[in-house]
Amino acid sequence: MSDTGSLLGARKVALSALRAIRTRHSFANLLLPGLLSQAQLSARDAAFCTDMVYQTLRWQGFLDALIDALTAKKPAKASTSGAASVVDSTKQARKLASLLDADVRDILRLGLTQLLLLDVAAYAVVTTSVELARHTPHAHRATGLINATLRRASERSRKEWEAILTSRIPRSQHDARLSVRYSHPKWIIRKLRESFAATNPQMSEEEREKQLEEILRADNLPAPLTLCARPGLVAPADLANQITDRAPEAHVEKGLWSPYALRVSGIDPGTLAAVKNAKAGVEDEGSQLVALTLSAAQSQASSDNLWLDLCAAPGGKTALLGALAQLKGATIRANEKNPTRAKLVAHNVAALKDETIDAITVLDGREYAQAKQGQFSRVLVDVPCSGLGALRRRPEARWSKKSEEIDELIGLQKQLLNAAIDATLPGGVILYSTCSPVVEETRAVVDACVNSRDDVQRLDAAQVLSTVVEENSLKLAHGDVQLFNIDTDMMFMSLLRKVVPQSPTE
Ligand SMILES: C[S@@+](CC[C@H](N)C(=O)[O-])C[C@H]1O[C@@H](n2cnc3c(N)ncnc32)[C@H](O)[C@@H]1O
Repeated sequence: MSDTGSLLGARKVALSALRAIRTRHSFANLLLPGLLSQAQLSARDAAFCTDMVYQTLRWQGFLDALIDALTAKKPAKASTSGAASVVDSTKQARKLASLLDADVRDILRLGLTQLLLLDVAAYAVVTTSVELARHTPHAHRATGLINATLRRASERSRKEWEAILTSRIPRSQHDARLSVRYSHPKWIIRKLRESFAATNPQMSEEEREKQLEEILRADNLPAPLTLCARPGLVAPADLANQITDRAPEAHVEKGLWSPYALRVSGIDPGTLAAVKNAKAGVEDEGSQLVALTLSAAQSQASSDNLWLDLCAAPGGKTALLGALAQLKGATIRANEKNPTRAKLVAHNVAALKDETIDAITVLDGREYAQAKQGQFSRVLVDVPCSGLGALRRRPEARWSKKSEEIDELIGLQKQLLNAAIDATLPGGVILYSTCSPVVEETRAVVDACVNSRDDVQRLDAAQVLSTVVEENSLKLAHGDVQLFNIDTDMMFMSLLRKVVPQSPTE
């Protein structure tokens, strides 16, 4: 694919990206563009570097299992001097641990990614990886280890290594096998399984396990690039023409469900006029369906002209909801706690008329709703969540997230949903959504709120969604919606209505 010299630059950038993500908890999608432009790589090298980083991060669990297997020493043979062999193996383990410091592991991960996932020729991978290792603190020892490990790894394909690694794990440890095969932490596999079972109780366990593997597999693929042609601002056909005018080789097709979605490839969407002036935006179809469902729900509020997006940034849903509000002559307010992120909302809604988006506030949604009780006919509360339904977009996220973080989020999610209900007019509708399928963050939050107050009822979100999707191939049941379709983020949505108080009969 590449010769060794010309692409060392791409590999150096990839290595420093991995180091920054590991040590400074940077996000790959935010970090890489800056590093790439600083390094002034060609478009081809930049694409190669991005592929290396994303694939290495996604496959880190598998790659580490392979590195551990390839660098493990056989236990020392039993000898007459048992004590000495223990000392030897402890020394060996220490030596190995020092060799395998974090930088060396990153170089090995990158090398294995090139060999097993990107089909780069072994000689190029070994030579450039050894070259990278020359700049590490233990270069003289690290280069030998890297050379030997990568040469051994190159003797088999990823599938063959996968079979070898999983065959060493007892069949009884099913999740440990899945964890290596699909490179996901075990706790995430368990959370996805729980949610899939709660969403598909009618399915056999065997079928559910099969589907779970499809979901895990899809997490390791790049997310499709989807645009939303915001209604009333640009028609999907006009947006498609803009794309093919700008990049005749680009591929454009209609979305699968949202009437405003276009799936595209072969173009940088940031170069399109419609995206620059916010008539269209990059938005996953699952997210589009959230805004469409809230707009299609029946509000029974005394008026339907003031809508709210309580946790709005970066504002993809605000923009679609705002465009739909504008078509109905309604006004939308957006609120976001984080001031930097609130600026992204302002950009996203720039094509709406001033009277449609009358305010973007920067407040804690819980306090905002306190001050604005019972004012809005439609409220979207798209809460901060673990994001386990969008792992494709944040390749490092599966390793940096901890299950304890979910426990911390649940309290905030309940408070924000309660605040959203408080802010709603009697008869108005509330849509609670997450890009996480985790039961504790989704159904359980809504259950707790609905059970703790008598002024709200659950509606059939699936039924409302079925009225807006292009063709009902989403296999929707009834009630809350949990998307598990591998073509969208795994959005959850629950639709509620604020009850109209009964007037006293006497
Ligand atoms: C899932 S994101 C929203 C995504 C957005 N709806 C979109 O589609 O572009 C959740 C947002 O809630 C914000 N947030 C976190 N805590 C908040 C709070 N207490 N009040 C309001 N917003 C909050 C986060 O900063 C984040 O921008």
